[in-house]
Amino acid sequence: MATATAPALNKRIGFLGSGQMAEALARGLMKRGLVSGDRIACNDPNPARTNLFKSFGATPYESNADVARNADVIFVAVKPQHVAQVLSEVRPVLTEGHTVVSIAAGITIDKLVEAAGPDAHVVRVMPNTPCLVGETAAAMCLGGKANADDEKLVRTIFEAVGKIYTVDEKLLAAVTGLSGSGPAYVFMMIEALADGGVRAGLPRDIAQALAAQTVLGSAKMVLETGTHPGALKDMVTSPAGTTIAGVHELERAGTRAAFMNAVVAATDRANQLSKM
Ligand SMILES: NC(=O)C1=CN([C@@H]2O[C@H](COP(=O)(O)OP(=O)(O)OC[C@H]3O[C@@H](n4cnc5c(N)ncnc54)[C@H](O)[C@@H]3O)[C@@H](O)[C@H]2O)C=CC1
Ligand SMILES: O=C(O)[C@@H]1CCC=N1
Repeated sequence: MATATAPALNKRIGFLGSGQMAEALARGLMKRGLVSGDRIACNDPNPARTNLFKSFGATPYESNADVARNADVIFVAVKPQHVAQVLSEVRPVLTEGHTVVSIAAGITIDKLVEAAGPDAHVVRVMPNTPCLVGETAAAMCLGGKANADDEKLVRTIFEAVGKIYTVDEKLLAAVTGLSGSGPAYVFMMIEALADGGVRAGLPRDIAQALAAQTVLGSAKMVLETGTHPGALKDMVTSPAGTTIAGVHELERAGTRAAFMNAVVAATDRANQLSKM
């Protein structure tokens, strides 16, 4: 788990794009004490988004280039199809002191360097929205002129809001399919479990709280005991008991294959985005 508070980072953070993922990251970093709002610069053509960033103390700028002028770490947090454009806007003002961190799904290091220039220190990260609550699962790879200092900096940022692993770039599509998109699968699971509880007679608020806490507790058991999830499942499953009746229904519905297929489909989509 990320530490409750992190030592303040002596860097200014910029966001090119102030959407959902930028917000989750900015708020998560502020909550952990890594940066204060007055060290965050942002740009977005949507005034609702810049006003929201302003409301928590960030400074909106008129252009992406102005964000770069007022930041050391620049998060590229626009949709994949806008990445080349925003990087071309900041390219003229990039210096050796900038670390450019793209979180865009499917946009390769080659494309990032092509757009940002051969001297850019480029890091590609695939995070997920739980960075808002200090529990992101992220992976990164380095490109361009990015060096060990850039890696350390990006690691410091993401370790303040969860966990980050360094992987070969060829694995980032699978990371996207599993943990990048994964919160959506888990939210669907929580919603469905809560619906089941309501169907069985529980009040909605209690059903949702029980469902979410069950996912949290089970995830913690996997992480803290290191025991195989199958063995942990067996510990819950009494002969002729209640759990095996539920497990049998999940197997009948092909739940495991559905989760595997979801990860593979999202991975395939990430690979497709790389080729566009
Ligand atoms: N939402 C998620 O869970 C995750 C998203 N990502 C990646 O993060 C990136 C952003 O995704 P979201 O935050 O979900 O999208 P979003 O649509 O919420 O945010 C993108 C923002 O970029 C702004 N924008 C569009 N053109 C711009 C420009 N020229 N300059 C500055 N801002 C511009 C849009 O107005 C919007 O507010 C995507 O590339 C996505 O692949 C990565 C991991 C998880
Ligand atoms: O759905 C998407 O394309 C983005 C990337 C990973 C999570 N959300």
